[in-house]
Amino acid sequence: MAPQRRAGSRTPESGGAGAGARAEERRRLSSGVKGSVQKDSRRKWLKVAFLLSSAMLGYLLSGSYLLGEDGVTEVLAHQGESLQYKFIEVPCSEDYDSHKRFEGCTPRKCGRGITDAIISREEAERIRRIAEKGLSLGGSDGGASILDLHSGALSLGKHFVNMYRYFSDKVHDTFTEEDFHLYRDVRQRIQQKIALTFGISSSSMYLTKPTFFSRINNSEAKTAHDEYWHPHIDKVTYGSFDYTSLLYLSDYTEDFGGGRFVFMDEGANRTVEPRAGRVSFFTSGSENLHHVEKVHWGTRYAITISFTCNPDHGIGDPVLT
Ligand SMILES: O=C(O)CCC(=O)C(=O)O
Ligand SMILES: [Fe+2]
Repeated sequence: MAPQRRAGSRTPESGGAGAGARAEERRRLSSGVKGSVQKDSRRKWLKVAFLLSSAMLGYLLSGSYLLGEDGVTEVLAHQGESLQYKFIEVPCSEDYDSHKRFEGCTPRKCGRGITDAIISREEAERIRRIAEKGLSLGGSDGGASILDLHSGALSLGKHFVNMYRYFSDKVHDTFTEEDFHLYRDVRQRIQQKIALTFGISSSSMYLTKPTFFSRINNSEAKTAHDEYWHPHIDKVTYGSFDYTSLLYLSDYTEDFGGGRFVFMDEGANRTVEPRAGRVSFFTSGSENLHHVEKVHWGTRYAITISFTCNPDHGIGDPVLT
């Protein structure tokens, strides 16, 4: 068997026809090596491209980004993670211009914040018990019941009643001063967090209505009030809102399915998965168009706590009357 000649191996050079043949062979070998080097590097790049696209696909499917029917869904806060603080700034809409401005309060900086660090899960449970007690007096026939401790509005069948009047004999056995104290304390902490985040003074913002507990299950809607899932802008829906906050009182996937909160941005949905004790807050204009997914099973509890910059639209903390 003839010995294989490696490229670059030295052979004694002698002149004549033999030298020409050797030169030709060298050329052939060298172009063969070049070809295989090119093939190698192409293979390497293909491998890199494959690994990169697999990693990207893995990331997209990991739950932080999901490709849904309506484009990309990004999870801003997973139920299973305890989030110290997250803030995403978005440009303010012009919605605030059509209302009287209150400098030092009306949003100049807009966005969304999420924190699991200001209300403990134990406090959230105590607050949920307040909601359960109140809502056990009434409740909607459809899937969404509300209880407003400020005005007393309580869902009852297909209507609302004023709990403080309708159940005047029961109210004092149902709630305690401690319940109202906790409610006030929690409201204050959320207000301070919002003020700090948006660079305003906490004393320039006022609690406004409606501020209410919600309980949602998968019963079929009986009236328009039960249809909580429609996309909306709080400033348009409620007028006085400048800053909206939500305190979640139960856990997505553990207590209920569906029911995620969704910011509907152009080209992407960004979700907040409810977690007991999680506070999600945002400026109330159309920069924060949102909806709540339908609840498929279980019961979802939350409080919507809203703030205005207009003192004329301010309300006080609820009192046990
Ligand atoms: O409960 C939620 O997650 C959102 C409720 C809401 O959008 C609202 O009260 O305006
Ligand atoms: Fe809303």
